[in-house]
Amino acid sequence: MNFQNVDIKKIKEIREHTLSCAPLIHCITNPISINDCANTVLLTGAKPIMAEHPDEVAGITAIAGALAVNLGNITDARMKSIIIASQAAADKGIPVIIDMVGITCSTLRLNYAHNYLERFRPSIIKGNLAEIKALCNEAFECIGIDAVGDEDVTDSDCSIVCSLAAARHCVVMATGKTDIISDGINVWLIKNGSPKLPLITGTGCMLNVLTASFLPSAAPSDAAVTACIMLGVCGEIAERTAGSLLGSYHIALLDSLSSVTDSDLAQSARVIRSTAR
Ligand SMILES: Nc1ncnc2c1ncn2[C@@H]1O[C@H](COP(=O)(O)OP(=O)(O)O)[C@@H](O)[C@H]1O
Ligand SMILES: Cc1ncsc1CCOP(=O)(O)O
Ligand SMILES: [Mg+2]
Repeated sequence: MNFQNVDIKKIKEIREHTLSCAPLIHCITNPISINDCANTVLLTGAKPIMAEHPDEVAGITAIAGALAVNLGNITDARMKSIIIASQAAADKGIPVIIDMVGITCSTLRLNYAHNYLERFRPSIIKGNLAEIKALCNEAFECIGIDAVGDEDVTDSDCSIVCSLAAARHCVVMATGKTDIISDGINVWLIKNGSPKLPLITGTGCMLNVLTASFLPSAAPSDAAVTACIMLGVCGEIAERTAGSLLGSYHIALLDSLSSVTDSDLAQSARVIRSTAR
């Protein structure tokens, strides 16, 4: 398989711009992984705020550089605050990423996701491949919030992701062993990562806020590609440093995210890009 050279100059610029501008990233996310999410934003140089009271989110989103929302462990308060914050983001042209956690196993969340997309146009729709397929009314395999199966992605998977991106005029990220990203025209396959990443809860949520951290500094597709490469390469580095212990792997992942260099990313990125239409 031939991997393309990544545009490391672009990745370097996005990371440096994030570090120097320190944008505020408003995250409305589940409590399971909220601490890892706040730390993930911080280690890019951006500043996290995890506010979710419906009466305060409009004002907080309005001063943020990006909004990251997540349907995991959804509550009444977060269902309301995601709508209010997304309206504030739309009014001010602030980029939004939405992580469709659990729409595979909850009709409440699936209906909410459909209604949300009728009302708002996020910069990025994100989920694991099963969640993206559920959104597209396609057959999927999952156990609760986790996609199952270790097969490689198919052309049909790429078409589903690309069609959703084209239909919703946004970027779509479908994660798994291979991450698929599309803007409706181009498709990027990111083949970095480690089988240990899905064994730590919240790594998908971390990818959501990592991508959001780059949104004030980059086009949505560049933010998505940069974040997937970075989490994937850091997952590989952590596997090498932590051995087989998953608790150590969790910490090693944060360590590698805080120390990975542009040249590590350039050397290890495994990206295939194609144009679908
Ligand atoms: N089998 C795997 N091998 C390598 N990396 C993986 C694997 N499964 C998931 N990942 C990576 O783990 C991160 C979280 O993805 P995923 O587990 O699909 O999300 P979620 O937690 O939302 O279900 C992504 O960076 C993805 O590339
Ligand atoms: C276990 C769990 N339950 C509801 S949200 C959540 C965390 C999901 O995290 P991720 O999808 O990023 O692994
Ligand atoms: Mg997960």
